[in-house]
Amino acid sequence: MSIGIGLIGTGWIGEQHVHRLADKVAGAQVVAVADIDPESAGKVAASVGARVIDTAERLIADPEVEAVVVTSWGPAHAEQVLACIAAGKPVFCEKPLITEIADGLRILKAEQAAGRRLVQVGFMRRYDAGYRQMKRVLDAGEIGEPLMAHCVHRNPNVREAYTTEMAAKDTAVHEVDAMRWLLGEEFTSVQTILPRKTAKRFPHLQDPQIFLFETASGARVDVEAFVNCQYGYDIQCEIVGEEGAVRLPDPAAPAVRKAAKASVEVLQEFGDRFADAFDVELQEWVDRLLGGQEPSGPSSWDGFAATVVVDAAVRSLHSGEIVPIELPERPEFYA
Ligand SMILES: NC(=O)C1=CN([C@@H]2O[C@H](COP(=O)(O)OP(=O)(O)OC[C@H]3O[C@@H](n4cnc5c(N)ncnc54)[C@H](O)[C@@H]3O)[C@@H](O)[C@H]2O)C=CC1
Ligand SMILES: O=C1[C@@H](O)[C@H](O)[C@@H](O)[C@H](O)[C@H]1O
Repeated sequence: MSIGIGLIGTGWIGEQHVHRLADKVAGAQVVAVADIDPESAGKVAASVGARVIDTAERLIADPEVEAVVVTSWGPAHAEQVLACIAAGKPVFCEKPLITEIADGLRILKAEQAAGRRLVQVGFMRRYDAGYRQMKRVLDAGEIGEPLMAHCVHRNPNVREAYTTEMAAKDTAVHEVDAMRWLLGEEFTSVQTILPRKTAKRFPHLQDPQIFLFETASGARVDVEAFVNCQYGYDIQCEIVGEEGAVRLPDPAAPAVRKAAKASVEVLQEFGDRFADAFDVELQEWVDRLLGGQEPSGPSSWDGFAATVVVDAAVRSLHSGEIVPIELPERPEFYA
């Protein structure tokens, strides 16, 4: 048994997900792709024997498409997700679910009106083996009540189109979701701190940035986003509790001892660092759909909440002030 999948947005991650779905995920068949760039869509479709459909709207309506993967640009996500909900089709949407808070409210309303969960958001850290180990330690109460978390998110470099606001919206948004999930509570305030800028990249970019969050229970979470660190793709996380601390393991890699040095390779790409997590994420999504179940991964509420948090971080970036984070009450539907 397999499910027919249509994918919108055949860029960097879209192409990777197409191959993942075609070659690795059991029970998935990529039947169609769409992109505003027909050349890109044609190339990716040909590589897996899928059809090209000229618009996202027509792809969503296509009878062979039973479920949709959205990997287009962030600002296009909301309308595409809303169209999937209107068509009653499950949709896996890469982060961010939304770029405007008002769109998040529309998605929450539409999904609740549909009466079942149709949306999953691509926060893949929840599927990473190391993060899952941390979650088990925390849920078992092994380190007692969490008091602090220290997170590091470093990319070797970014494209010129990357803007200062993207440090929160595109990069630290992963830590925002991971911390909401690991700690099981919401953020209540944020302050964005701007250290000295690296001279190693574009003058337009304020890089690095530090986000200081407070949670509802008073725990503090600091996140360093440094997207031109030069040396590699490096994700670190430590949560400190009343009785101990738990740290995210580095990806397994052999330690080489040579010429009076011991060294371990640092990965260069998020596609490599989280390859297994992306596989597990899409496999679990497909398994749930094939089993006739609603998705169990990050929901519309999680996508909405993460955007509310990073939106506040961007306001703090501009004002320098501590900005309160005001989330509406979580609907029972997303309990
Ligand atoms: N979970 C993760 O770690 C990652 C998530 N992402 C997310 O995936 C999304 C795509 O990122 P990339 O692949 O890096 O971008 P990209 O720019 O390489 O690809 C985006 C593609 O979407 C197409 N597109 C844009 N608007 C469209 C529309 N209205 N209809 C159809 N196609 C449209 C573009 O032509 C392009 O081919 C972003 O939201 C990004 O934040 C990207 C990288 C990693
Ligand atoms: O989602 C991602 C990118 O969009 C973002 O630009 C990078 O900073 C992140 O490391 C990556 O995981």
